[in-house]
Amino acid sequence: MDYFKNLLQLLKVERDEDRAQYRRLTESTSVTERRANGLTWYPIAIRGSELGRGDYLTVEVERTTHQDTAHQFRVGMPAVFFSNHAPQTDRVEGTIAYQGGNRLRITLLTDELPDWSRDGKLGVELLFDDQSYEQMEDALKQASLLADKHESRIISILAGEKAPTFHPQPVVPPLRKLNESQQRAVEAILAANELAVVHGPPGTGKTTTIVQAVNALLQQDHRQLLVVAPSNTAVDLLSEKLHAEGVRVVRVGNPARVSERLAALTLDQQMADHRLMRDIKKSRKQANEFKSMAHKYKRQFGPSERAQRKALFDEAHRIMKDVAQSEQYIIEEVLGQAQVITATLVGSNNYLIRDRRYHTVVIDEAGQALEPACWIPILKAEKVVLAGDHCQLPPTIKSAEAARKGLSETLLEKNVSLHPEAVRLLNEQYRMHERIMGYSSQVFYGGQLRAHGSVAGHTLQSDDQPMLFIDTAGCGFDDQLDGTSSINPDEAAFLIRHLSQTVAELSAVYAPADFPSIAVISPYKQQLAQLNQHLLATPEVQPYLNSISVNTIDSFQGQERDIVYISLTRSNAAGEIGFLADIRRMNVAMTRARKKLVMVGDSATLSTHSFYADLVAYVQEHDAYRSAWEWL
Ligand SMILES: Nc1ncnc2c1ncn2[C@@H]1O[C@H](COP(=O)(O)OP(=O)(O)OP(=O)(O)O)[C@@H](O)[C@H]1O
Repeated sequence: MDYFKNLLQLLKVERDEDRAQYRRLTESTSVTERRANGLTWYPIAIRGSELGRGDYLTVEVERTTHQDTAHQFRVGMPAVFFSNHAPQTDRVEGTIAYQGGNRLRITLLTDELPDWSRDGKLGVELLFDDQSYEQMEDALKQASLLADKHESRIISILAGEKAPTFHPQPVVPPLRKLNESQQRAVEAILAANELAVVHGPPGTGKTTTIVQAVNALLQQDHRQLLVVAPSNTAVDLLSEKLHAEGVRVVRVGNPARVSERLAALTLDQQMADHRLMRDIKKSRKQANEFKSMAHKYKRQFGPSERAQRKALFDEAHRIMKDVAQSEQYIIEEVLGQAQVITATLVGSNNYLIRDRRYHTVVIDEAGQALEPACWIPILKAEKVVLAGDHCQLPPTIKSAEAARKGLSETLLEKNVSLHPEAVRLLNEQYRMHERIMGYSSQVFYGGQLRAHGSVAGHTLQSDDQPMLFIDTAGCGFDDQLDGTSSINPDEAAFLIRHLSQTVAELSAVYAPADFPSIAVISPYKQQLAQLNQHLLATPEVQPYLNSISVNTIDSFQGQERDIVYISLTRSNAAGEIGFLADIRRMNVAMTRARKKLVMVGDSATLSTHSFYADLVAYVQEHDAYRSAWEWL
């Protein structure tokens, strides 16, 4: 089918660009530069190691210098453990199993620490993730074959050739905890034969809805479900919430976060807790003893020693074969008893579960999922539930060409337009003051969003303004280019001064323990450096730094704070607004705030785009417009 051939082509372009970018970052031969690029930890110290399933050694390491250098290590990425004495030969490949603070664990493709690891100069470096691309390509090829044979209804529907069908609405008693739109969404999920879409704008309880829907599906037919999301963090959250509702969950893959509750849900931990595991441990120990006894025979030995040595090795191998078999039995039992298996999109092809089939797969955060990755779990099911918000930011695409030709368009977005009858909008949000929500609702959600009574009027202080747009037009705060990123030093200085006044006012009202949480966000990475610099140079805010986070809009997607300051940064005579022109970015930015949103920007520059011109009109209408001159 052309649909999949086209996707395959786009994915190839993306893979090539991704690899090229990776090469540019790593081609430098100096470990110092690669470390600065965030791809290498060097030097590191070994803090521990243990043998795990399949006799792979997991090594825990800590970086001992350059601890503040930003890095790109994430759970699940392929990496290499190396010695800088001979980096070409002294190296073992593996996978990042855990990352937190300055420690990480890497599972190596070996069962013992190499000798060279005792001589220092050790490091860990990320490898290009070819495997994920291969999994995605395989899925697309398989989908293409099935589509050509017209063998799969779900494929024809998702690719827009057929319409989804629904069975007569089952009677669902109102579910505890759900509002009306959430209840309608669960009903649609139950009634769908192939496809249901939950459109969840910010703060509308998408996760809550999915958890209840999973429960209802389990009651409907008791069939095991696959629940997936693009990121480990989202999978962790879902796993915990499902567990809290009494669902038997097995989390496959490595959690991004360490918590005991979450660890208890992982396949590894559930295997470790299995009654047969004690026997396995004993057998493993026995096999290791046989192996080390065999190793004790020295080089010059006669036929009888040789025979003994061989017997010991044979026995060790036999035991290890039994161990592998028992482990397989345990895996099947643990997985078989699960009501829900959770994993990332690519993780749903983890070798332990890759051949499993499910009636229904639920894809959360589908608005941030690369379409080819979605096809990996979809091919394992007959029915798909997509949940997410296509009005927020899509996944990042590295290749501008692939993005332009459609790779940044998500399966969620496509199916919202293809099959509106399958879509249910969650229309009640539990985060924002209604004034903060209003403009986003008007532009992105057809004016249908409502604020729940508990948040509709909440403010920091009784007479506080929940929203402000502070206009810097005419102040001469011009933006500049810093490398490839825009910055606006004057705007940053102004914003932090305003923030410090807000903090001073609030410190008179709030005790330090329940001080409101604050985010300062900007579309531009380099602008963050400006903001941080002023923040650190302002004595009044120092006691509150723990409550203040500074980051890009993109990295804040999915989070919320009581107070959000947006540094819009762009201010120039040409009216250039760069990637503020992707208004979904601004939707994300504005909807992070619970009680107070302060936008600082130049209306003259921004209003070249109708979204911002209308925003200025909205704030004027609600007495939320101020000129920066008031504070100058
Ligand atoms: N029916 C409901 N009644 C009361 N509170 C609710 C309801 N549904 C959701 N909430 C509350 O709204 C908040 C957001 O819920 P949840 O975590 O499910 O949202 P989400 O949609 O996944 O989040 P996001 O908007 O970041 O995607 C939570 O604090 C939750 O307790």
